[in-house]
Amino acid sequence: MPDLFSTFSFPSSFRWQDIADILIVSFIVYRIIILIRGTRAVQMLAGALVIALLYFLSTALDLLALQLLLRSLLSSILLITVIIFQDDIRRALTEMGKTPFLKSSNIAADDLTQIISAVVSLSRRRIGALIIIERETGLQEYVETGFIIDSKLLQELLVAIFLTKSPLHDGAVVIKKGKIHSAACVLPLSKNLSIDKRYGMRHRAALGLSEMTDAVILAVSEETQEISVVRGGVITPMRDEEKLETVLKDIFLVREKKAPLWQRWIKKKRP
Ligand SMILES: Nc1ncnc2c1ncn2[C@@H]1O[C@H](COP(=O)(O)OP(=O)(O)OP(=O)(O)O)[C@@H](O)[C@H]1O
Repeated sequence: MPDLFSTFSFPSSFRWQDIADILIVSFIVYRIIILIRGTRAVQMLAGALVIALLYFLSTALDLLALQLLLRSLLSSILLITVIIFQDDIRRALTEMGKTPFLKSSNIAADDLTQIISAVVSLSRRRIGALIIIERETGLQEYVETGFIIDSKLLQELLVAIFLTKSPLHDGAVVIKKGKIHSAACVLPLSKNLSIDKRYGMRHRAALGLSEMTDAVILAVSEETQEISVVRGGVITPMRDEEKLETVLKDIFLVREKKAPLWQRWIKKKRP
């Protein structure tokens, strides 16, 4: 039986680079586990491990036909993985490319108020709507499917776009940098099979975009009047206007940081 571990040898002395190397690899493996946890990638990884194990066994036991079959399967596994997980890989790379320095406060409080008022008004009138608030991930490929508006963010205009008689009511509105950037945009539908059956195409489209980007999407149901905040592959129905306001402010407005204790103490001492 060939020595399977003969290729691995431990260095006689440990260098600081080895420690850094181990830490970096551990961090990458940890991030990959976090990213794939709870997804179908876990089952696929388990399947690939079983194939790899069988391959090692077939090599050890000299089972030539099985070895040949498994080798050809293992050599194309990278390609198969990329094809099956193209959406997940895209999401993971987007996630990695995000800079921790760019805060999500890319929308002013007044603009948020306009959006909330519009969404509440649309819901009261039983008008379906889909409003996307762009964040760090660019949405150009979806914007190109619609019409550029590039206008001031006003609740009246938002409501008017979604009126059934409006030529732009079908599809989604994109809010970008505090402006109504485009309308009638077509979004990718989610392939999630476990989505609640009561949701139709509008919500599937919102979910699809949220799975691929960091955008925050507001969906108003024409049927139930329910307002939902969709992001990160999750649809969260809003109980009432207050809840909607709290959730959106939490996402977009950076709360004022409390001053450190010593600063507050100095302030207090001052006359
Ligand atoms: N891929 C898509 N991209 C953007 N908007 C879409 C897409 N698919 C459907 N829509 C919008 O959703 C509307 C249809 O919604 P549908 O009734 O199927 O969804 P729903 O989730 O059940 O919403 P509602 O509760 O309002 O009925 C379309 O008129 C269109 O405006």
